[in-house]
Amino acid sequence: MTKKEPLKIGVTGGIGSGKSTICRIFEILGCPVYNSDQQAIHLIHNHPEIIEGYIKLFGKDVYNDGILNRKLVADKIFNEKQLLIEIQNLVHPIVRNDFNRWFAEQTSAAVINEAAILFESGSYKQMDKIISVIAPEQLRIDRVVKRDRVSPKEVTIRIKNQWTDDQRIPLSDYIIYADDQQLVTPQVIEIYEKMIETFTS
Ligand SMILES: CC(C)(COP(=O)(O)OP(=O)(O)OC[C@H]1O[C@@H](n2cnc3c(N)ncnc32)[C@H](O)[C@@H]1O)[C@@H](O)C(=O)NCCC(=O)NCCS
Ligand SMILES: Nc1ncnc2c1ncn2[C@@H]1O[C@H](COP(=O)(O)OP(=O)(O)OP(=O)(O)O)[C@@H](O)[C@H]1O
Repeated sequence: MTKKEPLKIGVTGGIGSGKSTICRIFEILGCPVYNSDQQAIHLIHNHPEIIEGYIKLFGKDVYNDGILNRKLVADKIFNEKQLLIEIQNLVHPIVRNDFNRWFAEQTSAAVINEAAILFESGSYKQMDKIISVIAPEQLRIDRVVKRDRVSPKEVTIRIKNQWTDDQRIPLSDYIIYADDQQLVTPQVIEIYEKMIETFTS
């Protein structure tokens, strides 16, 4: 009998919603996590095709000793839609292939693809189940300002380039509320048990 492929769970939500925090709980439950945003940054520093594309679009000074000037890129792409589209067309297919390579090596019952822009990139179509993480916008801005020492304006401009919760909710199988009212751990455990139960039965 051939073994079932792991269940692919997408975890998405706007910037600062609490995705990575929730994914750490999934990891404790034995569910490996592919962090798309982190892997994208790794690939932007190491993948020859992406490096060539970033230099072509932003000039050779976009890398200093091989380190990306993230602020320069963010200031440009989040203020110029066409440039953002070009960057995404370059980066997203490479990240998707990288996820597929990683997925082929997994042997657990379920795996997570954590991605802020899972819907926007179209990668949600590859997932078996999708969880959206929701928190009020002002709380998300406050969290990111504190975490990354950036201005509220820098966070808001990214939010403007992402889907809203109203767009995400109808396409999601589960919602986790990561506001300051509800505990996330019981929500994660309940959803995980439900998903694994239906998957293995
Ligand atoms: C602009 C860059 C240099 C900013 O780097 P920085 O270290 O500040 O942010 P990081 O990459 O860690 O992302 C932090 C958050 O920004 C938001 N964000 C990043 N890329 C995007 C995007 N294309 N659209 C909307 N929001 C985005 C997400 O909420 C993400 O969680 C970098 O994010 C980038 O090159 N992005 C374009 C490639 C991409 O789309 N990556 C993300 C998914 S694969
Ligand atoms: N439920 C919560 N209660 C209180 N603080 C939280 C909660 N969830 C996350 N945080 C804090 O908010 C900040 C953002 O959380 P996290 O990094 O998990 O968000 P994210 O959605 O992964 O963000 P990004 O899209 O920027 O990668 C972190 O400093 C984290 O410690």
